[in-house]
Order: sequence, then structure tokens, then C-alpha cells
Amino acid sequence: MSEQKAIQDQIPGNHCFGCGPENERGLRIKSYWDGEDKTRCEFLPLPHHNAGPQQYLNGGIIATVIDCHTVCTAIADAYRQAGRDPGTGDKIWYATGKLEVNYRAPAAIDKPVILEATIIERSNRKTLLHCTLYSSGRVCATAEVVAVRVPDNW
Ligand SMILES: CCCCC/C=C\C/C=C\C/C=C\C/C=C\CCCC(=O)SCCNC(=O)CCNC(=O)[C@H](O)C(C)(C)COP(=O)(O)OP(=O)(O)OC[C@H]1O[C@@H](n2cnc3c(N)ncnc32)[C@H](O)[C@@H]1OP(=O)(O)O
Repeated sequence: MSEQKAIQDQIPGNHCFGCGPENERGLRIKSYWDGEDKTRCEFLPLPHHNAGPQQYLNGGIIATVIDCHTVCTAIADAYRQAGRDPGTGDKIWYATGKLEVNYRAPAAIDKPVILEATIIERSNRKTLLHCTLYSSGRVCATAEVVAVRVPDNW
């Protein structure tokens, strides 16, 4: 079986700090389908992504990777619903309408974090997703995200 290409690497023109392959100084997360309505992402923090205490991952970085993983999932899902491969035909973009994060436990700076996103509901213009972020098998954050479809000129 051929290896799956990351969602982000199928969509050209994305300069986002969290997920844009075209942002050289960004986090460049990679998300993959992992079941019908689920995606997965593994992100290895860098030492300077720390919170006040140096051993923990910064909360803003946690919010960013959740934001990007879920919004990219909504974009890939919209291509799928349209019956097209991501990045083909007219561009489909979503922006974050709502991002609500619950920080449940600190995430270690020196261990990979795993993100699992699930599509809960979709309509023409918006997608509701849940996301769980794990570090060393422990739930460190959960989130609810509303991704809203925006035009090319957004
Ligand atoms: C090569 C060319 C490249 C061009 C790139 C172009 C675009 C790029 C766009 C995205 C980036 C692409 C890829 C990157 C992927 C992920 C990166 C992370 C994403 C971000 O980092 S992005 C930055 C932070 N983000 C913002 O900067 C948004 C500011 N904001 C707005 O721009 C508007 O506010 C907007 C668009 C959100 C909505 O405005 P709007 O006028 O289009 O739509 P409207 O208000 O009518 O809402 C429509 C339906 O969404 C529901 N809805 C809206 N807001 C809701 C909320 N908060 N909670 C629950 N439901 C909500 C309504 O209830 C209605 O639902 P219903 O249809 O059921 O009635």
C-alpha cells in the first residue's frame, strides 16, 4: 500500500504559521486521515516552544496545532464531500470561527504530542470538530472547533 500524503502537502498556497508548508519559520504540522471522519497528527515540540516552566509545552502552541489540525481536516473533508482530491479544481479554504481549548494536564516539551480530530457535524459553510491532544498517552487538552468556509480573497 502506498504511503498516505499529508493533507497539508496536497493543498498548495498555504502560508499559515501552524500548517503552511510554504512558511519556512512555521510549525509545519502534518495531518493524515485515520478512519472515515478522523484525522491524526504527530508534532514534536522544539525546546523554545516551552511555557514559563521549560519542561512544558506552551499553551498558545497547543492551541495553534489544534487549530491547524482541525481546520485542515475541515478543508480536506470539504474536498472529499465535493468528490475531488485536495488541491484540485476551485480552491476550498476554511478559517477558524471558534476555538475552545480545555487544558487538562501539562504536555512535556521533549515528547511528541498526538492530536486526534473527529468531524462531529458538517454543513455547506461550517464544520464542527472535536480534538484531543495526548502526550505520553495522557489527555493534555481537548477542544471544540468551528471551521467556517471562506472565499479565496479572504
Ligand atoms: C494561493 C492563495 C491562498 C489564498 C488563501 C485564502 C484563504 C486562506 C484561508 C484559510 C487558511 C487556509 C489554510 C490554513 C488552515 C488552517 C489555518 C488555521 C486557520 C486560522 O488560523 S484562520 C485565522 C483565525 N480566524 C479568523 O481570523 C476568522 C475571523 N472571522 C471571520 O473571518 C468571519 O467571522 C468568519 C469567516 C469566521 C465567518 O464570517 P462569514 O461572514 O463568512 O460567515 P457567517 O458569520 O455568516 O457564518 C457562517 C456560518 O458559520 C457560523 N459561525 C461563524 N462563526 C461562528 C462561531 N464563532 N461559532 C459558531 N458558529 C459560527 C455561523 O453561525 C454560520 O452558520 P450557518 O451557516 O449555519 O448559519
